[in-house]
Amino acid sequence: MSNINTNPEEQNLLDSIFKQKRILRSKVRKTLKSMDPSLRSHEDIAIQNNVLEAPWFKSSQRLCAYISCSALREVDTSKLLSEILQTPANGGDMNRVKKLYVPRVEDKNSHMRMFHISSIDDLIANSMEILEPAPVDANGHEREDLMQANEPVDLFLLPGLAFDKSGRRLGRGGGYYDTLLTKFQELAKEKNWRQPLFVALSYSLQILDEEIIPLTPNDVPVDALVTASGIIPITPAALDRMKL
Ligand SMILES: Nc1nc2c(c(=O)[nH]1)N(C=O)[C@@H](CNc1ccc(C(=O)N[C@@H](CCC(=O)O)C(=O)O)cc1)CN2
Ligand SMILES: Nc1ncnc2c1ncn2[C@@H]1O[C@H](COP(=O)(O)OP(=O)(O)OP(=O)(O)O)[C@@H](O)[C@H]1O
Repeated sequence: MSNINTNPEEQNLLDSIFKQKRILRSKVRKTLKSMDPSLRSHEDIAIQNNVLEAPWFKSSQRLCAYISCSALREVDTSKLLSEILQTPANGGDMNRVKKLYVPRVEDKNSHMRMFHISSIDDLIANSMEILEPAPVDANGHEREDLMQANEPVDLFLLPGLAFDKSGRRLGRGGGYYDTLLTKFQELAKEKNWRQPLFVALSYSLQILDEEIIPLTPNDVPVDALVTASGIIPITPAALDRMKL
């Protein structure tokens, strides 16, 4: 792939880093496939509990999360999603209701949007068997798009193939998240909103030694990781807001 802003030497270097990313992705996919199922389900529960119990999660009012796909061996988010979407019983505290946005792939040019959903029934499987919201709801109303929202999102819960403790994140290669996170950071800056926290959910075997994950200019670092054994804050924003 070529880029009009890079000269041939830079492009060669970039090509080789993207190639290293592809090699690392297939390695991690293999390790994930051979992960012991009972360890997996133990970590799925522990990671989600660590999020649910965290004050920075409890206090978040608007958030983005991914709909986990078991075929992709992603950290399960089903318990998180059902907690977020549960409507409080009559007389419940409406302030505790969180607004949830979830991803939908728009095209192959790294273009993804986040739509507001209020129920798991708002989702339908796409061609990759990932559940996604239709842009229009059952009543024919357009769903709210994150980029059109009038209020800031506090938190993004991110998927990925591999991470490290310096905040590097290796995605699945579409560039979907890097593109969207960059755009949202720009929007937050324009609107004078506090920047959201980017928090990735990770099995222990997805955390690699520092410097192993190749970095390209499009990569957006994460603020913190949530693992089965706890929260790993990385950036000053995370240390401040996670108060650990
Ligand atoms: N649950 C979930 N939803 C998501 C993402 C994600 O990573 N997880 N995305 C984040 O971008 C976007 C979709 N991007 C995707 C990119 C690749 C594959 C995928 O199936 N990759 C295969 C390999 C395919 C190949 O190499 O040809 C794989 O990783 O096994 C799936 C989703 C938006 N929604
Ligand atoms: N050799 C290349 N030169 C320039 N751009 C490339 C090259 N190879 C891939 N890309 C672009 O980089 C993007 C993929 O970036 P990257 O590999 O960092 O994704 P990722 O971080 O794994 O994905 P995501 O952000 O969705 O989690 C895609 O938009 C792709 O078009």
